[in-house]
Amino acid sequence: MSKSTQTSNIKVLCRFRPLNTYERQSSELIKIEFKNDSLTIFPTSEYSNPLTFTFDYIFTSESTQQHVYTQAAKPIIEDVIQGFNGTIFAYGQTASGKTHTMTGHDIYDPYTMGIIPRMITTVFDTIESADDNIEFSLKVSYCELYLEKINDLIDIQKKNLKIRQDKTKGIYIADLSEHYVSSDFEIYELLKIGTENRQVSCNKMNTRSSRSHTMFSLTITQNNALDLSAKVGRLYLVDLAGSERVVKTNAEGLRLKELKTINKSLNTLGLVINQLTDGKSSHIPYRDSKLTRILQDSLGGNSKTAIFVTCSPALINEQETISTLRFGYRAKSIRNTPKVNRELTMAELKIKLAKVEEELRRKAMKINSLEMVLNKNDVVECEKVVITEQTEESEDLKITETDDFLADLEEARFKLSVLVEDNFKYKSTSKDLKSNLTQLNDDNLNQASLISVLEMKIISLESSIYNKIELASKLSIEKETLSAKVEELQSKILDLEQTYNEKLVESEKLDFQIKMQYGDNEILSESTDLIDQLKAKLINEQQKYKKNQAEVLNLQIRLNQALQDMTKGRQNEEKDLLNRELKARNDKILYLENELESIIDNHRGVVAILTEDEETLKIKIENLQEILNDLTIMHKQLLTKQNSINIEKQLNIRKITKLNYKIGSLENELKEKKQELDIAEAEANKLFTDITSQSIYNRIKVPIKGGGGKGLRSSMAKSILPNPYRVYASMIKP
Ligand SMILES: Nc1ncnc2c1ncn2[C@@H]1O[C@H](COP(=O)(O)OP(=O)(O)OP(=O)(O)O)[C@@H](O)[C@H]1O
Repeated sequence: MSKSTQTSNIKVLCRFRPLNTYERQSSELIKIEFKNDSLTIFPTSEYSNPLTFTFDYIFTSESTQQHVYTQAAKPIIEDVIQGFNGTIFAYGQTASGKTHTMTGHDIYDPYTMGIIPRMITTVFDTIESADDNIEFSLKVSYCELYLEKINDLIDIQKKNLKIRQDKTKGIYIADLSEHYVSSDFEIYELLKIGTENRQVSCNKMNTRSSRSHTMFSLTITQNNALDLSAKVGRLYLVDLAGSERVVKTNAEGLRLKELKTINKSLNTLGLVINQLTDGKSSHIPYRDSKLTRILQDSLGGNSKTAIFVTCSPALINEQETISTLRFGYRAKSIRNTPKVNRELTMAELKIKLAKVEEELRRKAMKINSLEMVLNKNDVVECEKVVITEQTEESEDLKITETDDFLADLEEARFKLSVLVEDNFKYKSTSKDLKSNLTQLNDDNLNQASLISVLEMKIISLESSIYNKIELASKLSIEKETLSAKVEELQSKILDLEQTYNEKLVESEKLDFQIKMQYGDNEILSESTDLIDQLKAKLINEQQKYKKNQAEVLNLQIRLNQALQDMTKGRQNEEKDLLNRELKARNDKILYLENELESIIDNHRGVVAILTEDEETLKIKIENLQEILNDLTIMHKQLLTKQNSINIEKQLNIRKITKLNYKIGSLENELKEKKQELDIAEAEANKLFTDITSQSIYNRIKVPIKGGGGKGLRSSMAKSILPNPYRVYASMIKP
């Protein structure tokens, strides 16, 4: 490592942009006088005196991008190629032209491209013209500081990264992805990806206002194949978010939070610069914000630094422009101690070690001879010792040099051991990774078999569910049939009940008729009595008839006798009279006989009706009762069956719900497993991609040999197509 402790001032470049459309409509120009490296502002306030500021260079609104680059940025990249750390950052009000200066409107447009793409071109131009014994390797990283969180802009999965400090690396961002590149085209692509991923928003002054500070870094390592020396230059390109006055913006919510965070970090940057330049402060508050912590080496540390202060020329932004100029003016006096990051190669160390060993051998011999002189106490030899003492001073000087060298050697040895240790660690990490990969593969297989088992389970569950559903549908059909039957039976019962009721009504009617005809049973018994009476009367009448017959017979006999006794005339009269009397009596008998017969018939009919209807009704009622009983039993059975069906249905529903739940949980499990598998696969793929891609493109050094001015660059650029980052970009974009 070089022991050079030369200090140099930070370079401050001031750049004014032209008025933008909004300013042209609403504002005049600030009154400024430009004179070489200084400018004088005549503030509008009548009490303010003219303010003069001097910078390393002032770019007016007419300055081209190429001019800005050649004048201000090119020297820095040239230093970086020499092995220095270099930083360029842009500070200024929002929309003052920071991004325009750093990146430019279009990185592929030779007129509008900013200093970053131009620096990259210079690097590759240098490589092309470098000695072909020099081997270059380039790596790139790109991150942003948004709301006090550091996020990777290329590998956007990497968020909230931590700042670390290391003896050899200095301040760095842990876990930030670093991409080895072999052509300017690859760097442009990474730059493009990162720029697209940057946090921007629209404000009154800028439609794409950066809401984060970004840091693009390029590390250039060179190994000389001849003398085996090596040097490392690191370039940091920082595009700060623009300061904005809260009152001017009316910002709220997230925009206000962003604004406050940006202003806070820029204030800390101002404070750090103040304390670095006031010559009094012993403590510099780098740790007060992540921005100042990241920039620690660039401000007052090991770096060649240039700051662009970008300004608006519009009168409406006068205050902001003055405060930006004050910031730049103060920063101008910061002193850095840049040194070449050069490491001794093994060959150099070996040569130096041989020299030291030779030196030691020589010194040992001298000590021996001195000891011998002292032992002999020889005057002549003592004189020689005096001479030797005189030469010792120069020897001491040599020893001091040697001590320095030994310290260097010790440091180098230490570094070598660290490197060996690191190498060992990397090897074991790679071994771990490999075993992890195998483990992951095994896990994948296990997961796959688990998934197939789960799938089988799901299939069997699905079929059992299907069976259950079929059973449920069968049961529901059966239930419907049974319900129809029950309904049918119920309607039959109703019909029977109706018939029964009708019969009842009929029977009642009949009863009533009977009652009406014969009164009630008493009437019936009365009629029987009447019949008996009639019978008796009939018998009586029969008896009377018999008596009459006997009387008639007797009269006939008497008549015959009278006839025999009387004369013919008298006998006929008496005969006619007797005949008429006989006829009347015969008619009466016939009438009585008819009446008797009809009474008897009626009686028989009533008795028949009564006996017949009563029995039929009884039978019918009994039948109905039986049917009713049967139906009630059947109804009860049906109800029980329906209940059991309902219970079964409930059970089935519960079972189905359980099954659904089980299926759901199985599906979830499956999903989780699939997700796990996906993650595992993604990890495995990532690991695989990392391993393979590292080996091909971006994680392992891609040595680029110096072209020796042979103009190999165009063919080299062609050889990298198709570009892996196009694929990578499409993979990582959200
Ligand atoms: N020197 C210039 N010449 C021409 N146009 C410019 C110049 N500087 C800036 N602009 C234009 O002004 C607009 C704002 O510029 P830019 O985005 O670079 O501002 P910024 O300082 O980065 O803003 P913010 O802090 O809000 O991100 C852009 O459209 C840009 O092209």
